[in-house]
Amino acid sequence: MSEHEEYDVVILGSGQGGKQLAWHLGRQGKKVAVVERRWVGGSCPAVACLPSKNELWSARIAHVVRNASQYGTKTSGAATDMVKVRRRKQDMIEREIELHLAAYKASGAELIMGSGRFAGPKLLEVVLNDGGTRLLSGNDVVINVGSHAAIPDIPGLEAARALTHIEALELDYLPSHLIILGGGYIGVELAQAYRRFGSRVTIIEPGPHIVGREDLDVANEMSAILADEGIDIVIGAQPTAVRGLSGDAVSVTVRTADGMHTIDGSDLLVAVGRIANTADIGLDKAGVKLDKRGFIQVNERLETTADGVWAIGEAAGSPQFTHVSVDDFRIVRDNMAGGNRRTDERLVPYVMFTDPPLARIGLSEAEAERKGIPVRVANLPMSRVLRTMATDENKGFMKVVVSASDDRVLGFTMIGSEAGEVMAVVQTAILAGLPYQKLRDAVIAHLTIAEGLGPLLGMVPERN
Ligand SMILES: Cc1cc2nc3c(=O)[nH]c(=O)nc-3n(C[C@H](O)[C@H](O)[C@H](O)COP(=O)(O)OP(=O)(O)OC[C@H]3O[C@@H](n4cnc5c(N)ncnc54)[C@H](O)[C@@H]3O)c2cc1C
Ligand SMILES: NC(=O)c1ccc[n+]([C@@H]2O[C@H](COP(=O)([O-])OP(=O)(O)OC[C@H]3O[C@@H](n4cnc5c(N)ncnc54)[C@H](O)[C@@H]3O)[C@@H](O)[C@H]2O)c1
Repeated sequence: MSEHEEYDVVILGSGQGGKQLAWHLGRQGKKVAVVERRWVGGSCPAVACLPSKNELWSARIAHVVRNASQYGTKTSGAATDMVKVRRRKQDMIEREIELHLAAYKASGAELIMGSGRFAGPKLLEVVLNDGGTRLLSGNDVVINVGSHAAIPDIPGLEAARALTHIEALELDYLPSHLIILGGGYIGVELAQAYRRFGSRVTIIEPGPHIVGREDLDVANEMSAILADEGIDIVIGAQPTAVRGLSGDAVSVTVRTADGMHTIDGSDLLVAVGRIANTADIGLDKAGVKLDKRGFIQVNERLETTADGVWAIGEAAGSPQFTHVSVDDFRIVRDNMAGGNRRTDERLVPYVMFTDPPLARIGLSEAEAERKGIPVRVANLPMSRVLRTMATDENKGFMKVVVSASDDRVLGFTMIGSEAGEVMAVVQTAILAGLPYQKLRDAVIAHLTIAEGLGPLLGMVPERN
């Protein structure tokens, strides 16, 4: 074991918030180390957000080319070269790694490639990837170790060597029939991508509908869009057994309300949620407690149960998005400096990058109902947004939830082209506390998608 080295701050895991914190503190002249076992910039640029959006974009191009004749462009069909799709994605990752290494260098923060675990309070032992170990202590320690794909306990699943998102984004062949367990974020995004590349795709979802956290009308619209592209969706289906080998031939038996069914495919992807990377990192030695689901217990200031130890991102149970991990960084940065920023005061938007995308900020209609909040709701089909007359991108709708007792916008959901960008407009109005009429009466440029906000908000029922 090497000598114990002292740092101002040691960060375990180069996650999305942790690396920002390291660069910020490094630039301030603090002695900072980040311990990362595998991905220089954490999972988002290496195996999650950016690589998936990169491949989704390739799939969108295939879709546009396949449908080009609708817009007056003649093509002689579209075929996908998965080797090239993967290469393009890999090139982007390599550029990302260079950018990250340059940011570490410029900030003065030290990146240590190795696996870290607590050896005592605020003391980390690192098994270096290049051999040897180091012992690091920090005045403050920040845990940003992320999560990994959950693999459900289904007979035969382990032996089938199913893909997770990591392997799915590394495929250099096209599965003839990709079966996907889980109709959530990863399942739905990759289902559409692989369908557009040319695979047959089946989603198996045990819940009553896909995109389970959304209102039923939203889920039904997304299902219809996916079904229209030829994706099979089996809902209310609990997988009970898997046989065969992913990449060769694989079959999944499901229990549904009308009995047992078997679905045969070539490849199997598991996307049923995440497990925090908190096992085997010595948290008991550091006095850091976990909650019942295995996430690190933190308060609203992102302090763990151990003095001087903070946690951010997915491992801390924060909503599973990069922008949330980055906001966790801002909270820890300010609280370390004596401030008092909290996680419970923030509004978290998200976008599912299907085509068209699904975006939401604030309350859904069902959440308002569950919480007993009286609301007024308005819907506008995308076919009523003038821009879609020109683009034919007329699938989906906008939906707004407005308080019944005053005129605040409480939530906005949209499936439709540019949904994420339009949502940011509504987010700004919510943050500014604007009555919905201000946005309704704003002059919004013709012929944008955001122009649809005027007619949408014009349909909000009058307050009683
Ligand atoms: C396929 C996919 C697509 C996604 N797309 C989006 C998207 O479009 N938009 C969005 O906002 N979010 C998206 N997400 C979610 C997003 O990737 C995460 O929420 C985000 O990366 C935040 O993670 P984090 O900061 O908690 O940690 P991560 O970014 O996961 O980083 C944790 C790091 O800790 C390292 N680590 C773990 N244990 C140790 C240890 N003991 N020693 C050393 N290092 C360790 C890991 O190797 C990893 O690099 C996606 C996720 C997936 C899986
Ligand atoms: N665009 C984005 O921002 C984006 C993209 C991908 C992932 N993510 C993040 O990553 C997280 C994880 O994604 P995910 O898709 O793994 O999880 P998820 O929670 O979004 O969806 C998991 C789905 O799997 C289903 N399921 C549970 N057990 C199952 C089983 N045994 N068999 C079949 N289905 C089962 C659930 O009912 C649910 O619909 C997301 O919640 C999201 O926060 C974000």
